[in-house]
Amino acid sequence: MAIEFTKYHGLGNDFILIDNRSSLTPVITPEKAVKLCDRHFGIGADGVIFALPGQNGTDYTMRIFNSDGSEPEMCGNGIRCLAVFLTELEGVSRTKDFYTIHTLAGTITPQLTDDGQVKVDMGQPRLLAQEIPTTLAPTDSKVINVPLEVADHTWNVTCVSMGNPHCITFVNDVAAIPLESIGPKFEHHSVFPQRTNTEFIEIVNRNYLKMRVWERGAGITLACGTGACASLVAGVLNDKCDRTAIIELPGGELEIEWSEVDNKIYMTGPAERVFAGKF
Ligand SMILES: N[C@@H](CCC[C@H](N)C(=O)O)C(=O)O
Repeated sequence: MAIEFTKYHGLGNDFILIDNRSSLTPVITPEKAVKLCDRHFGIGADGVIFALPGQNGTDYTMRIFNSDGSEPEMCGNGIRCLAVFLTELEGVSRTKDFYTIHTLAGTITPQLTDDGQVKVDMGQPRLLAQEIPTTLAPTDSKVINVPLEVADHTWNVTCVSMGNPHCITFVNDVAAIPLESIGPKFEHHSVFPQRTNTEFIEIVNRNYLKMRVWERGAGITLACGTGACASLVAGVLNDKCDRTAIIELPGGELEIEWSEVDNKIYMTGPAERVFAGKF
């Protein structure tokens, strides 16, 4: 039976979206997702996202398989794409401009803005070593500016969970980082039992940061929404940036705010439909 899909991207972080609203079980396996994500022999994408029925009173559930077939807890660019995909699926029956989405990282709420972007309530960052998870510090301690040996170099890292793990390090020149060779060494480092996403951040000023990312399960991508949120938190914890900043990624810019009022992270950025098809 043919399965319909729609391709979306958020700042070049691209996804195959599948309407899975009739069942809580994804209609394809992780192995099939790996094949579909292949950029030479498949559709090509950083991941496959499923729009499933809501759980625990939410409107919908999001599940995602990375391009290596692993299942992350959350995806920031992906949930913006999912929000726009849901408006496409609902069509004229749509009654509101926000959705509550059940994810493995808790309930996340994307809202469509008047200028065509999506603002997402990403929830609160988790900072304890056991929440990342990492063995870089005692389980109930924060991991802020801690030395980590990778590729014969000591990197001072800060770890933040946005539901999924992030290891952030500040560098002078983000363009000079050999991502392809060192990214996998961070991802598979023994101090990260569930592997990690890794963000390299250059501070331009307190409200403008440049970021490059090596994603767990996907490698180099043009943007990472949860990574941008985690990086802003790391910047604040290290007193390198304010609580609101633009994060410049290879695929474009995200606006990130860490609210002092509710301790939540708000991410605003685009989500664009590319094409639709069947396989
Ligand atoms: N690109 C995503 C993150 C996708 C999940 C990540 N690769 C992981 O395994 O945690 C984003 O925009 O947040």
